[in-house]
Amino acid sequence: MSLRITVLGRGAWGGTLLRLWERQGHRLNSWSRRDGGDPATVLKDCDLVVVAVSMVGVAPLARQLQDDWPTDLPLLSCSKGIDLDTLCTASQLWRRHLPDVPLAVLSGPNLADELERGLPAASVLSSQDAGLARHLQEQLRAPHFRLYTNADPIGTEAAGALKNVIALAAGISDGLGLGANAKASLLCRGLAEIAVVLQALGGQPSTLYGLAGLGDLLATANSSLSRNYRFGTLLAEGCDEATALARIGATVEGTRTARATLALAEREGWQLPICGQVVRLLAGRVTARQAVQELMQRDLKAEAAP
Ligand SMILES: NC(=O)C1=CN([C@@H]2O[C@H](COP(=O)(O)OP(=O)(O)OC[C@H]3O[C@@H](n4cnc5c(N)ncnc54)[C@H](OP(=O)(O)O)[C@@H]3O)[C@@H](O)[C@H]2O)C=CC1
Ligand SMILES: O=C(CO)COP(=O)(O)O
Repeated sequence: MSLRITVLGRGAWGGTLLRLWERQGHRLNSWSRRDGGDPATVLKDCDLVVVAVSMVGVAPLARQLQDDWPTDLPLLSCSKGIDLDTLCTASQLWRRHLPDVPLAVLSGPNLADELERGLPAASVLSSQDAGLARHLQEQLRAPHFRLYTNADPIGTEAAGALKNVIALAAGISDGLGLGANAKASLLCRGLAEIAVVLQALGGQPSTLYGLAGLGDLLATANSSLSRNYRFGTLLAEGCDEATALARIGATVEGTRTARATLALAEREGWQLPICGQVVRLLAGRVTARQAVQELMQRDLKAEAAP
């Protein structure tokens, strides 16, 4: 069965998904901010809306569409991050504006360039509506895009958001030439910080070790295709945030997510030392080397403590 799919956001990820599903025989339509006009016009006559805009675009888009969204039209959210104004994930933002629509999340180790080249990848379709997750799994899979399901959208999104902060830190570590021991230690301690957020937001611990958690962390923290990783290497070279962002020239979700997560941590009393040092570095309060030194000189802890 072919679906009529509308993609909102034709950046790197939206464009890749659009071409992938078009090749699978689905009928695609799209809207992107650069097109101008009213995005509500593309909600008509479709079976699924896939949202692949940057996190910063989710809240305005949700506000714009809330009065025109048909209640039974499913939404698949692909944005990875924590919104700086509301401290919400993308699906939490969509839920505020569209409380009743069928909702699912797509997240996993999915560097757009690799999928575009036809290389194999897997991902997770997550929804509390098991029937919707299974339906989308069946419809949206492709020979080189294997889909799994889970019932933990918040855990899946928390993992997908936070891995960008740790991937950014991994870029700093590699950019400074700190070696394999430092990188492995950083990823392990980073995973512990992701666990704190994921569990506090109500996610399931098993999601941390799945495709959207450890899977995406490994892909993003080890590939120069990742914009967050590359951004980290630029910080290590001494670039400030604005210069590094200009050199990447595309979405780098880790910066706003780091700030939003730290705000959550301060409100809730969580310990997130790596995330904290990333924010201090972005604010120009420490150099990359000082941030590493401060992490190494923290009070000694049991491994289970963050
Ligand atoms: N690239 C990847 O490998 C993957 C990315 N993702 C996630 O997908 C999301 C999009 O990333 P990606 O496509 O790579 O980023 P790009 O920078 O390539 O594109 C950003 C997209 O967001 C849109 N956008 C930005 N701000 C707004 C706004 N205020 N209102 C409406 N639309 C806006 C842009 O519209 P326009 O260009 O028309 O102005 C464009 O469609 C991110 O959350 C990212 O983490 C998830 C998996 C893989
Ligand atoms: O989320 C991604 C891969 O899964 C894309 O990572 P970047 O946004 O760092 O390029």
